[in-house]
Amino acid sequence: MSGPASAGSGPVTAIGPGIYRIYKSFMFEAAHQLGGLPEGHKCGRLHGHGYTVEVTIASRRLTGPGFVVDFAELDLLKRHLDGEFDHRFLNDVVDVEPTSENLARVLFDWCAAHLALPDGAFVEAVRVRETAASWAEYRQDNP
Ligand SMILES: Nc1nc2c(c(=O)[nH]1)N=C([C@H](O)[C@H](O)COP(=O)(O)OP(=O)(O)OP(=O)(O)O)CN2
Ligand SMILES: [Zn+2]
Repeated sequence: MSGPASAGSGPVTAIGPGIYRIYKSFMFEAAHQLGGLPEGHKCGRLHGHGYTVEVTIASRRLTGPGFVVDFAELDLLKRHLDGEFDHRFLNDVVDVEPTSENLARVLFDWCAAHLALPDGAFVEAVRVRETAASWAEYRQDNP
C-alpha cells in the first residue's frame, strides 16, 4: 500500500483476478530552463509549457460503491500543483533538472507519500506531458 493514511473504510465490493485502474489528469503552467544540453539547444533557454500530469491508481479490489478510490481523493494533488508548481519557475521548485522524467518521479513520490488510498490501492504511475505529443512516465509495480 502507498501513502501515509488509508482511506480503506467501507466494504470490499469486488475482487477479481484482474486489476482495476483509474486515471485522473491535472494541468498547470510553468517555466523552466534545462541544463546539461549542447550549446544552442532550444531547451537551454528560458521557456514555458502547459503541463498535464496524469496519475494512475491501481487495485485488485473495489470498495464502497465500486471505487478503486474516489476521484475526489486525488484532488489533493491538484491543490499541491496549484500551490507549488503553477506559474512557477520549476528550476526553483524541484531539486533536480526539471525534465518531464524528473517531474514524473518527483510527483510520483509526492503522490505515494500524500494520497490517502484504500487498502490494496497504490500509485502505479505518474505521466507528465509538456505537449500533446511528448510525455514521460514514472511507473512502479505493486509494491
Ligand atoms: N526526454 C526528454 N527530452 C526533452 C525534454 C524532456 O523533459 N525529456 N524536454 C525538452 C524541452 O523541455 C522542450 O521544451 C520540449 O521539447 P520538444 O517536445 O522537442 O519541443 P517542442 O514542444 O517545441 O516540439 P517540436 O516538435 O520541436 O515543435 C526537450 N527534450
Ligand atoms: Zn521545455
